[in-house]
Amino acid sequence: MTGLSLSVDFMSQILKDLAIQHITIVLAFGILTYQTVQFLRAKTRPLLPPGPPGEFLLGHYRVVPEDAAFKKYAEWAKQYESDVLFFQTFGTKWIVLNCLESATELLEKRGSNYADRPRFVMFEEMGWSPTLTWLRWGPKYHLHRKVLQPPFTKSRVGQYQASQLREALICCKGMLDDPENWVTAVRRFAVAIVLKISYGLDVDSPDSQWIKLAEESAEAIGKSGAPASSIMDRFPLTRYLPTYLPFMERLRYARTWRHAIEDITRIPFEAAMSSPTSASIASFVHNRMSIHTSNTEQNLPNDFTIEDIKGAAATIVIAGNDTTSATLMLLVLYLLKNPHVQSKAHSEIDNLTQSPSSSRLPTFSDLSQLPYTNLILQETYRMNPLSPLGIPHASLNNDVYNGMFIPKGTIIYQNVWAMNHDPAVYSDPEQFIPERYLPRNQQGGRGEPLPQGNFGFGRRVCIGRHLAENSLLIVLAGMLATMEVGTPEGGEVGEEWSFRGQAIVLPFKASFTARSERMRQLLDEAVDNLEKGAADEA
Ligand code: HEM
Repeated sequence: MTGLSLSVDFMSQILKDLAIQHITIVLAFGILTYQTVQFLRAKTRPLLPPGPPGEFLLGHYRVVPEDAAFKKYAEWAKQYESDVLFFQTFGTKWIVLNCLESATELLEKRGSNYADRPRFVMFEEMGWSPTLTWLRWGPKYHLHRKVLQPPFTKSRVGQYQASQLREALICCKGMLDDPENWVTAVRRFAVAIVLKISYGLDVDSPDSQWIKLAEESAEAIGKSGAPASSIMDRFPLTRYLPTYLPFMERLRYARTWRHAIEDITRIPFEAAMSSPTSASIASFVHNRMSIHTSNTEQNLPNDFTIEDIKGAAATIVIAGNDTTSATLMLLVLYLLKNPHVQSKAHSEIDNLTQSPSSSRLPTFSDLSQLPYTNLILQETYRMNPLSPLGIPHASLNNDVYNGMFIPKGTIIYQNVWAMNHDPAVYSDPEQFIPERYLPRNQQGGRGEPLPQGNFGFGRRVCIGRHLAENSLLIVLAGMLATMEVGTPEGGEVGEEWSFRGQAIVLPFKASFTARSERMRQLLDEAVDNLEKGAADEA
């Protein structure tokens, strides 16, 4: 019996080895033919942007690091004295724009040519439904943008303020009540806002299943690498290779995490469908489903299918929760590390909310009178853009920029990190200095421009930027009014970063102390009242 199983193992190993050899030969032949055709074509066209040399057959596949690629691109931009850099591998071409000037010229002024996205093969493997963020330029994209953009315009995001204020207060109380698990309070805050908008669902406790679902999808996306940079994106046929091959780790990753994307698309949708909306504003899903049902009943066509509704609803939650919570974690980190900034911000908010006879919690109407607090948020964006290379666009036609040829179908990365850390624009770019944006004639002012590009460029610019800004400012104002953020007991913050794909700070330790008994009491009462109100509604 043992001998038989040994020989079966032996034969299957031989077959596996043969399969690997076979695949390798076919791949090498395909790549060689492709590279030869490319080489012959290249002789007759204008010059491509410069860049580091690629490797024989593989091009730049192994040249670009997976970790913190944005820093390497910034170095190359200096080395090759060009802010536009060119790379290619297996026929996929990409350029990286390392300064604001080229990003504005190409993605905004010539935006109609750069509004496409590459195909995200790895994300397809991760099981995404139709998602605005990844959709190629075309009718489906236009339909999704037309449906998703209007509720989030600057003039309309005000409709979500009550829910944002509520969640901001719950978040602040969560940080003070349970400082060890402050990250849960942050995640709860970010998830609760978009879950309500998208599905009309509430996050009712720190143990809510919705927080877990959101954490898993954030984990799946956050470490999946820069979008469109995996071997499957560069060479789509590799998605059919066995996952045990050593260079297929990103396919293994996609398959391992597929459940997280599928769950966050399916489970809240089903929950929303089984509970009628109780919100004063009907949720996105309830709204779209009622249009869908009414069309169906009247025998009218439905351009926006149920799959589209599911995909678009999940887009709001996925694109909107992780980005907001990751930025809030950065805000906590920068406040903790810059006590002088924090105390200046404390004074600013105290001027509004504290008087000798009374104290109160901040509200949305205070935000326009908190210029320094606003600059803290801007400086947080600048210090660490969450998508340091943006979400890639793609060109629809050939173009020439500053004498450099940009072929049709080129993927465009925007090195927002390099733009926001350019020492020619920002003095001491590694330092957290909110005053830098003030005019030179004001104390500490350096007259530097507000950061740009954190929410993307041109036609694909983030639809949720006003919503995100409101969420972040109201929770920041709440924190500043009620607590002091500091280093934890023992002084060990334990700060670590991940630069695979998104640039995020991983959970770290911090202390949260109420600034006064009075403010703590006000916060507790406000949250109690919210909970009573919710119980009465139910
Ligand atoms: C701090 C928070 C956020 C940051 C830093 C952020 C960043 C970005 C970036 C860099 C892009 C790519 C833009 C481009 O390709 O030029 C993007 C796109 C997008 N964002 Fe956000 N985002 C945030 C919050 C949100 C929120 C709250 C929502 C939900 C409403 C949202 C929904 C989207 C969608 C749907 C797209 C795709 C747009 C398209 O491809 O047409 N984002 N975001």
